[in-house]
Amino acid sequence: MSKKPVRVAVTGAAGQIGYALLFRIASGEMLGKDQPVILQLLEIPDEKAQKALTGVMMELQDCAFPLLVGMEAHSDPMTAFKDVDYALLVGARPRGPGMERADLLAANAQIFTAQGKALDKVASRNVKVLVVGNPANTNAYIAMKSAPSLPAKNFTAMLRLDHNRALSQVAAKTGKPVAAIKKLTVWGNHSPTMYADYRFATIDGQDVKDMINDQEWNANVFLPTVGKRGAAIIDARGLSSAASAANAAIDHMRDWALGTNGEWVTMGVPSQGWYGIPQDVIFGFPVTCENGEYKVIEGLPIDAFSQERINKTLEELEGEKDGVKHLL
Ligand SMILES: NC(=O)c1ccc[n+]([C@@H]2O[C@H](COP(=O)([O-])OP(=O)(O)OC[C@H]3O[C@@H](n4cnc5c(N)ncnc54)[C@H](O)[C@@H]3O)[C@@H](O)[C@H]2O)c1
Ligand SMILES: O=C(O)C[C@H](O)C(=O)O
Repeated sequence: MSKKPVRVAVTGAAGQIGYALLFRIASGEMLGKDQPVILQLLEIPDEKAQKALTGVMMELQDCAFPLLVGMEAHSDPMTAFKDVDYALLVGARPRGPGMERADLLAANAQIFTAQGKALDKVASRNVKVLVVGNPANTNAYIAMKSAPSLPAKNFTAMLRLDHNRALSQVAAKTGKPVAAIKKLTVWGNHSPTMYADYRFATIDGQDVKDMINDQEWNANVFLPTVGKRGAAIIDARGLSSAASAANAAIDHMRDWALGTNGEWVTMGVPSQGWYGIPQDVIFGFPVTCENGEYKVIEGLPIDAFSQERINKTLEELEGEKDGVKHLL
């Protein structure tokens, strides 16, 4: 018997990440090749954006995806999020010319307050929310705080792109395939302050730290490369990462929904005090997923170098949180 369709909301659906994401959701790459989906797509109430969304929907239709059993265009989160089981919050206000960081935080705070409130009112009580739009951790925090009747644990931010970037750098350094690398993680904020950590990673049972054995490379090559990768892509492409960001969003949601078979992945999730990170700060942690739930790996030793990096990314997140507290 075929499964009951699930409702998937995607915001910023006519944007460049949306274009790299929707076709993969509709083909079953996110929730499984046996899971029918209904796409509920949100764009701003602007003629050009809505027209572009219509074009994307025409293309989705032209793919004749067997799993795509419904599709709707929306300009209001209150209708877009009705009964949704999954919400991918991609649309956000980009930094414009002359815009200060505080202005960017405030503009996005408005968007994510409204979207959090709408999720609170109309989404499924089990909705799984992934925030991709930057600043992703703080936007997820705002949406979570604006949705008090939903479980806080259902709000997550995307650190998976940083995780995947770190995997590829370690693979290149060791000459081993990415699939062989286990137990890597990225702590903190989706920003250049994130701390990609291979201290626990193994390849075919061997410690990656011993294989690399180069703290100078870790501190001065690996961490800056992963941390500044988003800016390097903007510089090279003239646009921010889109296909790799969409791919990371698919990975994040697929693993959350379908499980990781004991493998570690990184998710930005509201802290419950793990590793001294204050309650509710949305922070990248190592997790495993099973039965639709993530579980943070606890009890890992944190050395002085790692603690310093974790403190730095936490400090940045606390600063972002302070910058929006008057708006919540
Ligand atoms: N977390 C990550 O790893 C990561 C990686 C890459 C990009 N990003 C972020 O993802 C976001 C989207 O990137 P993009 O390249 O698709 O941008 P884009 O500008 O191509 O598309 C964004 C779309 O969102 C729409 N939008 C804006 N406000 C909206 C709202 N309130 N409701 C619904 N739609 C809205 C815009 O109309 C636009 O079509 C950006 O904030 C970007 O910085 C995050
Ligand atoms: O959009 C950006 O600023 C960069 C993006 O978050 C990325 O990591 O590629």
